[in-house]
Amino acid sequence: MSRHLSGFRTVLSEDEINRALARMAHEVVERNKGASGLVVLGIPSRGVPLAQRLTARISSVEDIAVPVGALDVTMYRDDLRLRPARALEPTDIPDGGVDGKTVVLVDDVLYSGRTIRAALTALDDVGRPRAVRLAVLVDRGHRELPIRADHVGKNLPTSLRESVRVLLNEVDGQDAVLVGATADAHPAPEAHLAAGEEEAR
Ligand SMILES: O=P(O)(O)OC[C@H]1O[C@H](OP(=O)(O)OP(=O)(O)O)[C@H](O)[C@@H]1O
Ligand SMILES: O=c1cc[nH]c(=O)[nH]1
Repeated sequence: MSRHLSGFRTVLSEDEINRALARMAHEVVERNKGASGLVVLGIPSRGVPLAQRLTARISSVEDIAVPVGALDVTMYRDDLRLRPARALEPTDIPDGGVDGKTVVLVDDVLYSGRTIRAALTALDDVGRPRAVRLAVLVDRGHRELPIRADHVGKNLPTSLRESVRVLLNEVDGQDAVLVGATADAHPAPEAHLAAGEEEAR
C-alpha cells in the first residue's frame, strides 16, 4: 500500500514496473526488428522518465544507443479551456529528428486518448516519422477516441470514478502504480457521468 495516498491500493509494485518495462523493451525491439531507426519520446510529465528507462532497456537489449527525448503536448490539447492552465514543459527532439524514423511515444497512463491525440498533432510540427507507436505503463480503458497502445505494461479495468496514480522514483521518490476512488485528480469526462455511465468496461 502506498505511503502517500490513503484509500489507494497498489496495483503495480516497483518490481512489477521494472518487469513490465523489460517486457515492453523486448516487444519494441521485436516489433521494430531491432533498435535501429527508433526515436523514443516521452510525454511530460511522467512519460519522460519512463521513456528514458524504456530506452535504456532497449539499448541494452540491442547494444546500440537509441535516441530519447520529450514531446510536450500542452498547447495541442483539445481541452485547454476545460482544464486548469498548465505550465509548458520542455520538448526535446534528439539530434537527427524524427523524419523517416519510428517514433515510440511513451506515457504513464492511457485513458481518454486525448493526450495521445495531442501528441500526434504536436509531432506533425516536428517532422514526418515513418511510423508512430505507443507505449504506456497503464491502459485504464474509457477511450473517447480511436487510439490504442502498441505496448502496455498493465491493462487495468477501472471505474470512471477511480483515478490511477503512477509514482516514479525520479519524480516521486518511489515507484508504484496506485488506483483509488477520488474526487479531484482525474475526474471522469462529464459526458460519461451525465449519461449515467459509471462502472468498468
Ligand atoms: O488519455 P488521457 O485522458 O489524455 O489521460 C492520460 C494522461 O493523463 C495524465 O496526465 P495528466 O494530464 O494528469 O498530467 P501528468 O502528466 O502531469 O500526470 C497521464 O500522465 C496521461 O498523460
Ligand atoms: O486516472 C488517470 C487518468 C488519466 N491520467 C492519469 O494519470 N490517471
